[in-house]
Amino acid sequence: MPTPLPLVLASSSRSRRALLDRLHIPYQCHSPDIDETPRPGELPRALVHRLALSKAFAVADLYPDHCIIGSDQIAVFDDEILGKPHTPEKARENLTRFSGQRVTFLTGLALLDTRRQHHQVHVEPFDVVFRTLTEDEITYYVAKEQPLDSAGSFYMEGLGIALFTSLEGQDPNALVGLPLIALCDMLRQAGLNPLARRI
Ligand SMILES: Nc1nc2c(ncn2[C@@H]2O[C@H](COP(=O)(O)OP(=O)(O)OP(=O)(O)O)[C@@H](O)[C@H]2O)c(=O)[nH]1
Repeated sequence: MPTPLPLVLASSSRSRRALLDRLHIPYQCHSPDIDETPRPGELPRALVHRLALSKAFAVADLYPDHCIIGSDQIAVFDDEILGKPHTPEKARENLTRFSGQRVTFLTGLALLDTRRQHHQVHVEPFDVVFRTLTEDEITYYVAKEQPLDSAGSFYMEGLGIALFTSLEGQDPNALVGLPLIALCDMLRQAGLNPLARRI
């Protein structure tokens, strides 16, 4: 079995760091500085696939013999691609649109092995069904939790849970920002089994 390579998380997301910490594998963090603008006519799955891989490649030159994780997440609603709200007004607008609706979140995940020049990519959908929300509830929630750096304008692991009728998908961690079940599979294929003793 080849020697497992050191791990890098190409992300500035504190939520992704918290998720990766759960695997108890040592890693370094390096924020990728890429342009996340969708290309003209780019389909949602193709966008998150491309951006997850682009984030990993963005730091590849700095880590020649490593496994690098990149990820990107968008919300898809009414055939529109939605990213982070960045402002309370936009967060309230998003949640008003989501009220009573089903919203699909796509999370792209890439694992780049820069020694073997090999990469794995996975796109994981996760659906959120929202309650019918009142304007007061939306205003209260956005002021209380300020979910401005989350693609969905909520924090599922926080008070955001009060917004939902149901959550539907393979791995709720994908909604927070990393599909950990799929990541563990990728890591095992790269020789980094989270359940194996490390020297
Ligand atoms: N804590 C939390 N974060 C969420 C949730 N939903 C989405 N996010 C975060 O929303 C962000 C989606 O934006 P991205 O463009 O994929 O990632 P980013 O935050 O720019 O970070 P990079 O990995 O550096 O690109 C990620 O940081 C996710 O972790 C949630 O329910 N809870």
